[in-house]
Amino acid sequence: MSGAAPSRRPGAPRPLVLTAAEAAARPPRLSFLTTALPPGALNGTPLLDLLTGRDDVVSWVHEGRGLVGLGRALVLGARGAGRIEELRRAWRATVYASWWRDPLVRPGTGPVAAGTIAFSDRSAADSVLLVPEVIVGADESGAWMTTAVGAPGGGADGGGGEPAEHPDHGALLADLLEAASAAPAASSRGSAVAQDSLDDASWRAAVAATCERMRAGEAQKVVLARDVLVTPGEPLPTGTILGRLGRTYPSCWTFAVDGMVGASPEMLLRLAGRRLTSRVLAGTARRHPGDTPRRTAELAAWLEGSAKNNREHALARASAIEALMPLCSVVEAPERFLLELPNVLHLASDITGVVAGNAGALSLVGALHPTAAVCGTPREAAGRIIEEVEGMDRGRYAGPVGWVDWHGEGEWCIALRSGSIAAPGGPVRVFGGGGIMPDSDPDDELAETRAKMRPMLGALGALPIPETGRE
Ligand SMILES: C=C(O[C@H]1C=CC=C(C(=O)O)[C@@H]1O)C(=O)O
Repeated sequence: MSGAAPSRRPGAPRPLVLTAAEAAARPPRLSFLTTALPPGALNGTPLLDLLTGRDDVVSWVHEGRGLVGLGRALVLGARGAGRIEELRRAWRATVYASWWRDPLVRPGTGPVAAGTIAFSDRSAADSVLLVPEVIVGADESGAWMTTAVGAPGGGADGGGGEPAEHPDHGALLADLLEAASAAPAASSRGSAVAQDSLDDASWRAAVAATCERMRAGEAQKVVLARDVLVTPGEPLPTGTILGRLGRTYPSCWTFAVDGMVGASPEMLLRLAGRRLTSRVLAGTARRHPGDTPRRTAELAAWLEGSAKNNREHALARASAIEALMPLCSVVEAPERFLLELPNVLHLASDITGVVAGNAGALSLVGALHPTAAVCGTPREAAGRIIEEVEGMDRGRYAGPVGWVDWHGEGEWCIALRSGSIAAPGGPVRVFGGGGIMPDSDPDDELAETRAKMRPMLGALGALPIPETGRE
């Protein structure tokens, strides 16, 4: 599998690593145990702080709530055009073959897999669903822990059926809290930023060439992205990066799965029961550190009145509604609104629907991806131009990232404001992109990608002005 090599705890069992096709044919058997944590069990420790100083981590945290995970009990991988469907089948087969006890039955309790999906059908990066060994979750009703271990007679061979032995959840939580309080502060100094796939001049030229092709009628909108390589001055644990992202961008979804990390503001879909919600973002104004409320209000007025940004948003919104209409009995899309983040303002639309039939979150992700917020309109033409001019494999950037539970519900964002960590503590490939319209200005678009990279650059200590107040 590509992505971060796991740093295994001494004595930890080896994860089962299977292709999705292998797992669907001979499903692995896991044993999952969820227990409620007593009120106050986390001692006020924020979820993300449980990951400080650690590398093989999973995260899905929004406004302090969500899931954090450690280790890997199972890793499923797939590539190519069928990757999402293959992973869906493999997960369903795994759930059928597994045992679990979950007295809570709430979103995120019981068997859960976290996933990161490559943007393109042709990507060399693996799309992955992984089951952490330990998950700590929290919602408005309280906190819980889930552990996953191989079931007796398990592996891909099946057999057995009796519950497996799980670690004591109280002792495990005590260890996690102690390790979190003892984690040393990491330095932010000395990070170096280098160009990766294209230098600035080449990227501006790619934008200009794309505008020409759009003016000649090849597409209406194309989302182009670029990457930079950030080498931290000192090895920076993934969990520490996540803590910084979560503190600075709490309204975003702070995610980490298999070395793909970020703080995304764009919810591709949440499925709870038959109820679906999706947040579409397109159209951006750049904020600057120290902007006054008056300056922010001026920027907001500019963005809401910008013809280019409104056209860009309308195309992204229409592509999501069009993809959802055949899947839902009801789709509602109220007027767009303005979303304010520390680094940018966005035009945003919240779309809700009631899913007809029994499609689960992964099937819906497959139907929606890639939206015009990350690819363009029409989809095929935009995808072709991206491949021809961007000069890189996006890997899992701009792909779906999220989690799915035992009966197919879950939450999936688009992996934006993100970076890819190939080896723990090593360089991070940071991405940023923007919707290009026929009248786009290449300099403005380049500046917009810089603003969108700021969450990751800040968390990696690669901004001139540190964005986080505290480690
Ligand atoms: C492609 C990215 O942003 C998308 C999401 C929101 C606004 C966008 C825009 O205004 O261009 C992009 O469509 C990115 O953050 O890398």
